[in-house]
Parts: sequence; structure tokens; C-alpha cells
Amino acid sequence: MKVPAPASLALRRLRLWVGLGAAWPIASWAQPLEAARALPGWLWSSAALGSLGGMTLLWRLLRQRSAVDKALVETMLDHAPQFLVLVTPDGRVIRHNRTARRWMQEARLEQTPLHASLNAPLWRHAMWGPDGQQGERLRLALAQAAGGRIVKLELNSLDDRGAPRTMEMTVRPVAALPGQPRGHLLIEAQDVTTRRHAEEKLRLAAAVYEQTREGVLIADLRGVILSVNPAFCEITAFQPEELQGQSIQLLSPLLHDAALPQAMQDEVRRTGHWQGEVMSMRRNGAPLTAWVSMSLRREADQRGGHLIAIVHDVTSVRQVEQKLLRRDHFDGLTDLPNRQLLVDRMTQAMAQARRHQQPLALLFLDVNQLRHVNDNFGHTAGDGILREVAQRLRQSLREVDTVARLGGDEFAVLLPGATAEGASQVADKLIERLALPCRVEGQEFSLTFSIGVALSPDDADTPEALLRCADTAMYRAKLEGRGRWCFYSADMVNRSARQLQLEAALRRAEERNELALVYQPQLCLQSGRLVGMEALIRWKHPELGMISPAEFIPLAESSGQILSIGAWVMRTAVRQMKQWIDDGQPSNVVAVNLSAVQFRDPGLPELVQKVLDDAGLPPSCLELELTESVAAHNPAEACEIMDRLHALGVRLSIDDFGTGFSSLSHLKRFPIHTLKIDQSFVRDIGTDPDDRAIVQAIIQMARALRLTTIAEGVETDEQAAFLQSHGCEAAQGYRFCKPLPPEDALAWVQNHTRPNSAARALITPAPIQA
Ligand SMILES: Nc1nc2c(ncn2[C@@H]2O[C@H](COP(=O)(O)O[C@H]3[C@@H](O)[C@H](n4cnc5c(=O)[nH]c(N)nc54)O[C@@H]3COP(=O)(O)O)[C@@H](O)[C@H]2O)c(=O)[nH]1
Repeated sequence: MKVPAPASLALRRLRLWVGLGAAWPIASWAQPLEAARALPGWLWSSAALGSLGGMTLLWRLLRQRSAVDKALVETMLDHAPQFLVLVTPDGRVIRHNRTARRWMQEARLEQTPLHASLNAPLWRHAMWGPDGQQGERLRLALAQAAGGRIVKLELNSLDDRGAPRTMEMTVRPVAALPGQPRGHLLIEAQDVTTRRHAEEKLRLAAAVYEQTREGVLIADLRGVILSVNPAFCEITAFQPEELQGQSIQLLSPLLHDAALPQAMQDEVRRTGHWQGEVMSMRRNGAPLTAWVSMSLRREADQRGGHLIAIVHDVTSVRQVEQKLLRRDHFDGLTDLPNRQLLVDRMTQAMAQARRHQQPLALLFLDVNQLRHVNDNFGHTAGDGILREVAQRLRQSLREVDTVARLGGDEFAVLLPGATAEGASQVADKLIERLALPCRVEGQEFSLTFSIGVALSPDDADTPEALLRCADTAMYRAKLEGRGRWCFYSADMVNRSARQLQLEAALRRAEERNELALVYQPQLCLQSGRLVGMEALIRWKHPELGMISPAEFIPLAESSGQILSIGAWVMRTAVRQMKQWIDDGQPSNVVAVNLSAVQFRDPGLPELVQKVLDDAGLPPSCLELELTESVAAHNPAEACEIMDRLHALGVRLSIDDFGTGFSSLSHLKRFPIHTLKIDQSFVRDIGTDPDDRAIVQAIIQMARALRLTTIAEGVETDEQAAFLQSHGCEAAQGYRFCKPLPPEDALAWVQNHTRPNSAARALITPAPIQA
């Protein structure tokens, strides 16, 4: 049997003496007792002799020594940042350190008996959380620890100010005294709120880094890429391994602006930050527009640091913006700038012109026959023509010039720096280039343009005013004939007002007897015989004087008045011819111009029939002149209308032939009698080989189709001789007779039909070279 050492015996006795009523005091005293082991052996030997004086002395010594040790231990425990509570397995608190006291609101804890249960309200509040829901977890942890396990758990709590805190708690079984079984539980807890917050922040930062749609690149101060997040790779189309460890310069060649990397670097060096929108390319060549924010983050010692770039892909936003911008500023059909953008550019160009005391010119263009193309061939053909016009305009001008579509058939050209001379050269060039035939939808179209030219600052010094001037000039050019251009002049300003005035006056022109017809004889080029009379309308306005039909017929067409005016013309011409026949003139043909609007009026055949019936004129004495484009409009429909008119017995002719778009196959199907060669070809027969060739071709084609030809606008012997020698059957023009009022026309005819009359002698022109 092992004999205990004298010190151990004394300790045992002491333990018995002091008792085991409270574990913590025991534990506290146990430490001085443990210290007693270190006392010299002779002291223990004398104590072991069992004298009370010796024991007392020993105890005093021990008490002195243990009080110091106890204080040290208490100090250590109280200064421990952990919350330390020793409890019995059934949850009775038997010891706590200062941190625990503070945690549980010291003042109140003072009033709480040390041996309170963990279930006591104060403990419960501090350890089980405000709602007590953690009680079960704590109870379980205590039970598990009582079973010998070390249990860790995290609890939510409130600090002495009521702020939520997170406690990391470990419950471990401990022996209250050395050598005893581990029957007590040490609850050790520490406030990990700050750590948890930091961890949470780190976790969040990591999640943001991984999941954000913003690309993040981190490089060291030498520009070596340390890390890129998935979004950066997605945005740039690089793989992470292609970037990590590489120099940030690797990305520079992808930027549109070659000077940008240096500028970024300089700014970051200077201010620690750079941000801006960057046009770039992805790894796969796709365009990339990004908002880049670059920051330099220095370490505390200022020696190390990182460069952090945040990349926000704004490509699709910019693309949508671009599209919206285009929609707002560009014409959808031709992709040319629209009126709004033109005005913007004019504003800038005018400001610049003022600064540098330079001129600029604005051309206002109108496609003359677009309405006819739309009416006759549909809007697809019209759109095709507009696109072709846009392309020709773009190709004909310089980069600095702006070509815009103002809407409908109107275009504008802004020529910064152009003088009157420069603008006139451009206008000539455009008239020429735009007149070249264009093929759209399998059809060939020859279009003419009217162009108005206005100059700044001479004519106007604001965009709107300059546009008005150019528009006014364009209308004047239109009045002067197709394919013309014209400079603006101040006397044109009232054009729009004039149009309105004319439209209003035209409504009352018929009832006020302001309308009249003049007649132009049509003569056989072989015999000189009168073959017909063309009726041409005249309008004499009481204040404005004679108004040209070229000016008011389009107004009448657009306002719808052409139906009543056309009916009046037909009625008047038919009555006149009947009158002449009744007065003893040989039966002849009166030709009446029919506008497109009249031709498509479903009531036309009935009107013609009624007019003829009312006057009692044979239908063969009436010829209806249709313009070529009218005839080509929906050929099947045109053919049907012509058939109905033809069935009435009237003659049909195609006016202005050569300027429209008839194809041979259409002409073949139309029940027409005559082709009228447009005077624009006749005018230059003597000088233009192309016109001569066209006229010859028309005559031959008409012959092949068994149609007669009549040339209009014949003014010279030379023209008459050419036409005669190439087989053109008839002609009309100033060479023979100007359009005359009825009584003068009758006199002319009477004179002409007299044998050896001077007028008749005109039909003997000297032949000319073809
Ligand atoms: N729908 C209708 N249109 C009409 C009617 N009356 C005329 N018009 C059309 O108006 C345009 C201009 O006509 P106008 O000013 O009458 O000019 C015609 C002739 O006067 C003119 N002409 C005739 N000979 C000569 C000539 O030798 N030289 C020359 N420079 N001009 C000449 O040419 C015009 C011929 O017209 P057309 O034969 O019809 O082509 C004109 O488009 C008329 O069609 C109407 O009642 N209804």
C-alpha cells in the first residue's frame, strides 16, 4: 500500500475540513492548497506530527500564501476576455468571472444570488436570448456536456445596452477539483459579434466579387494581374488563366483610343483614381463599351498596394441609346439625318460660319414625280426611289456636307463654306446625276428634281429661316419646269401665301367666269391639214392676272377641285367643237387634258358620255389626253378604264410621252390612238443627239404599234423638218400657232384651210440632217 506523503495527508484533511459545499471556493482554495505542495518538507513533517499549533501555523502560512494565489487567479480570470461561468450539472451557477458579470449587467447581478439557476430571469435573458428560444439549445448543450462532451454553440444575446451580440460558447465538463470526476460544467463564452461582422463582411465581399455583374480586376502596383472575377471574364471574353499573372497592358490594344492607357495611368498616379467610359473590344472581337473605375489602394506602410479596376458593361445600354438616337435623328427609310438633326447641324455650321465669317448654302430638293410613282407603281417602288436618291446624293457630296431627308419627297443638302458659285455647281451636278435613270422593282424610272438654293448669311441667318428660303426657291424652280434649280430671292417670300390665296380663289374661279380655254391647232406634218385642236385652260385672276395652269392645276389636283374644273374644261371644249361644226367648220377633233385624279374617278365614263350627249358631238370628235404615268398606273386597271372610254367611241392619246414609265407591253394593251412626243425631246432635236435618237425611237415604236405620233412644242423649222423626215404624223407648237382664244383659233383655222394660205405654207420646212 502506498503511504501518502505528509503534505497529501494534510491536504486531504483540509479538504474534509473545509468541505465541499461550493465548488468554486473550493477550487479557489484548492489552489493555495496545491501551492502547499511546494512548502518545504520539514514543515510538512512537523505538521504531520499532528500538533494543533503546527497545523494552525501551517494553515496560517497556507492562508497567507493561498490568499495571494487566489487573488492572482481571480485577477487572471477577471481579466480574461472570455465569459466564464462554472455551473453544476443541473444548471446552478456557482462561479462567474468579471466578464460574465459585466455581460449580465453587473448591478443587477450583485443582487442575484451566486447560486442562482441558469433559469433565473437575469441569466436566462443574458444567455438564452431575449426571446428565450435559445434555452432549449443551451439545455441540450449542458446535457451533452454533462455526458462528457465538449459542446460548442453560438448564441444571440443582448449586451448591457441592449444591443444584439453574438456569443460563441463552449460548454465543457470539468472537475471542480483536481482529481475529482468531471462533474461540473464550465461555460466559456466570448463575444464574437465583431469577428462575425468582419467575417460576414468578408463573406459578402467574396460573394459580391464572385457574383456581381461588375467585372473586377485586381493588379499589383507593377500592373501584374492578380485576380479577375467571373464577371470580368464574362465581359471581356477572356479566361481567368489568360489574365492572371499577365501585365494589365495585355488589355491596352483592345481599346479604341490608343492614348487612353497612358492617360489612365497618369491620372491614377496623380489622383489615385480614374473613371470614364471606354470603347473597347472583347477578346472575341465583339464591341465593348464599358464604364471603368480604377483606383489605387495603398497599404498602410505606403509601400505596397493594389490597383483595382471595376468594369461595368454598358454596351447594350449604349446600343439602345444609339438606336433611340438614330430613331430620333435619322430617317428610317433612307438612313439620312432627319429634319431635327439637319437643324442641329445647321445651327452648329451657322455658328461656325459666323465665327470664321464664312458663307454656307442650303439646297432644298423635291422629287418631282414621286407621287405618280407611288400612285402608279405602289409605295414599294416609291421607297426604292427615295433610297436610290439618298444614295446618289450621298455619293455626290463631300464628307463635311449633310444630306437630310425632310420627309415625303423632300431632301436637303447643307454645304458648309459654300459660296453662291459653289452651291450652283453642286446644284448643277445634282440635277444631272439625279436625272440618270434608276432601276427599282424591275422598272426603269427617270426622275426630275426641283432644287431651291438659299445662302447664309445673305438670305437668312437662322436654320428655320434658311430652310424656308430654300423651300421657297424650290417651289419657284418647280414652276419653271422640271429638273431646274433656282436661287432664293426676296420676292419669293409670299409663295406660300400665294398658294393659299390661289387655292381659295380657284374655288370661285369658275362661277366668276375667270376660267377660259385656248385652243392650239394640231397639224398633219405631211399635208399641213388641221387634224385637231388641243384645249388648254387659262385662268385670269382679277388681281393676280394670268395664272399658269402649270401652277394652278397641281393645286386643283391636291385640293380635289380638279374634278369640277376638269368637267368644266370637257364641257366647254366639247360645246366649242360642236359650235364650230355647227358654224360650218369641217368636223374635227378637240383634245382635252385629263389629270390622273380625273382618270381614276369612277364617274369619268358617265361624265364623258353625258358631256357628249348634252352637246350632241360625236364621240370620235373628242380626244382625251392622258399623261404617260397615269396610263402606267396599275396597267390592268388603267386598261379597263381606257376600254370603257374607248367603248364610248372617244379617242385616247398618251401625253408627254417619253417622260413617264410606260413599257411596250402596257402600250400594246391600251386602246390608244396617239402618242404625243413630249416637248422636252423636241426642244433640243437640233442640238442633242440623244433627244434625236429618243424621238426617232418613239416614232418607230408608235408605228410598230400602229399608233400615230404627234410632236408638241415644235418651235422651229428645223424641228418640224426632222419630225417630218422621220415619219412623225402631226405636230403642234408655236412654229405653227400659239394656243388661241376660240374666236382667234377659228380665224386661224379659216385662214389656214384657205388654199395657198400663208399658214399652210409653214408645213414645207427644209429638210435637215438627222
Ligand atoms: N389637266 C389639265 N391640264 C392642263 C389643262 N390645260 C393645260 N394643262 C396642263 O398645264 C400644263 C401647262 O399648260 P400650258 O401652259 O397651257 O402649256 C401648254 C402649251 O401652251 C405649251 N406649248 C404649246 N406649244 C408650245 C411651244 O411651241 N413651245 C412651248 N414652250 N410651249 C408650248 O405647252 C403645254 C402643252 O401642254 P400639253 O400638250 O398638255 O403637254 C401642261 O402640262 C398642260 O398639260 C387642262 O385643261 N387640264
